Amino acid sequence: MKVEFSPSLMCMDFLKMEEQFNILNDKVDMYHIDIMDGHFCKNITLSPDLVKTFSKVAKKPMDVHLMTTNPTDWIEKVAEAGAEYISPHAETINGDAFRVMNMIKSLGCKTGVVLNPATPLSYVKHYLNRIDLLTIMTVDVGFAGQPFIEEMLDKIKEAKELKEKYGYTYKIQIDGSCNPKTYKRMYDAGAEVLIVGSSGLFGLNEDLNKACDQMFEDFNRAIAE
Ligand SMILES: O=C(CO)[C@@H](O)[C@H](O)[C@H](O)COP(=O)(O)O
Ligand SMILES: [Co+2]
Repeated sequence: MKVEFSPSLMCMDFLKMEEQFNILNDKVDMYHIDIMDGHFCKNITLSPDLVKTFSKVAKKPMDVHLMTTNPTDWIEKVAEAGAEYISPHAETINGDAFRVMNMIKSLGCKTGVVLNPATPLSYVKHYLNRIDLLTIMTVDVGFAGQPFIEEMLDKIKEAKELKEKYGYTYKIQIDGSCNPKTYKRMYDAGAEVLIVGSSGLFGLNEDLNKACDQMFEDFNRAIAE
């Protein structure tokens, strides 16, 4: 099974933004963009305006991870800015999940949903059939560089089992601490897209070309073990 890589852009070096996109465009499959509102989680990171700036240089689809209490305030803005996937948190859309999924589709985007580590998969079971990208958080939201929560491996396995059993079409994406220490366990459990941030990519080498080569080497070595 081919695994896709999606760099988490909040971890990039913003002093070298365009240069970093030029390197990543040929090597990775997607881009992951964290938008936080300082309310749903205790941090503030990227923004719809930055998604628009990224769209001028990004040659791979952008997935926007909305860590915001009111995702419907942001969905149109990030769609206009060029997002291909829009991924709100399940915890923020329980009252209007079906309307939100329809809204994302009507804007021409693909539907995503993200689960906090403490949220079970059963919480989204009634709309799993409408989702293109299912993101399982393996750290609590808000920050890069946190330790992997290994209890999440069972959730990844369950997502894979349900996908096979019911023929769902979502991709299983993992967000948080995807790196050489976790690649094999995530891969064996059923991960299909790995979000690589500080520990898997940007923190490996000052030279992003070398960091990328190292990331693929690390992954291939890990899964061959
Ligand atoms: O949504 C988030 C955090 O709320 C993530 O996308 C992080 O940007 C990513 O986890 C960083 O990667 P690591 O530092 O964990 O390797
Ligand atoms: Co994220």
